[in-house]
Amino acid sequence: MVSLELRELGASYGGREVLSGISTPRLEGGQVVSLLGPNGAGKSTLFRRIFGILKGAGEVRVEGAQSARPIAYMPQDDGTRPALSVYEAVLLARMQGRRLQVSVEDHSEVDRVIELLDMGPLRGRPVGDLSGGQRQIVSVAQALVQRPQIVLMDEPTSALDLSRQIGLQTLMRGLAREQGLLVMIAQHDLGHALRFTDACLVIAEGGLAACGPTGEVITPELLRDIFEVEARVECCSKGIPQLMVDRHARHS
Ligand SMILES: Nc1ncnc2c1ncn2[C@@H]1O[C@H](COP(=O)(O)OP(=O)(O)OP(=O)(O)O)[C@@H](O)[C@H]1O
Repeated sequence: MVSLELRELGASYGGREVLSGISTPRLEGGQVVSLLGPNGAGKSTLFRRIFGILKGAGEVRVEGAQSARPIAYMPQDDGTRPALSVYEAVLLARMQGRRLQVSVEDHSEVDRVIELLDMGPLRGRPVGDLSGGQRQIVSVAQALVQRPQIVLMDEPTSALDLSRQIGLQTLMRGLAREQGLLVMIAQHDLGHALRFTDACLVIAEGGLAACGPTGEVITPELLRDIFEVEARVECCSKGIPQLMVDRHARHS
């Protein structure tokens, strides 16, 4: 089983330190981990640092990797060329880091992911013609087609309708359970975090403010101190944890 551990991780932009001293326990495959924190806290920066496109202090320790590229990263803003068709965009993501000789397996992997994400009707459409939500699903496909063991998803449901938000969160949890993937999702929806993710990391003021099982970490105190809302978690009649927000912590 794959695992990821962060040791004293730091990151800077042009000499300005954004993150420092981020250490985690070993995060095992088979689970979904939320990355939470206010705007500008450093969630995307932490993903860039883990993925290796941003250098900095500390160590990203991956164990149990079965390939040279076990991590896939779905950024918040995808840089896909708009003229490519959806099929081509997903195929190109599949070919990352390899010479451009497309195999039968590459094509069937693209077909598999397109079917998995219900993207059949989009496959021939230019990426530039798609809606924001449709483009976001293409980005998910571009990450999954790489068959990663660890997938870092930066706000993957922010542009999706409610049905697709729930569908994608459910799908990712299923993939984690069935295939031993470690899924990390940066998100602002704490309700989704509570409902769908096993553990969470909370980033604030350039460091790790909390880390542990999501239901234990998201307390009224944390919601007030980090997210500036008076709120609590209650289970509904179906036993699903729900975030109940009473009011803003400062503006009444
Ligand atoms: N390319 C960059 N160059 C310089 N500073 C950057 C760059 N990208 C991000 N920052 C800064 O780093 C800090 C963390 O930004 P980051 O995008 O990681 O936050 P975030 O938690 O993902 O925010 P959000 O929830 O708004 O997406 C912010 O102060 C931001 O202004």
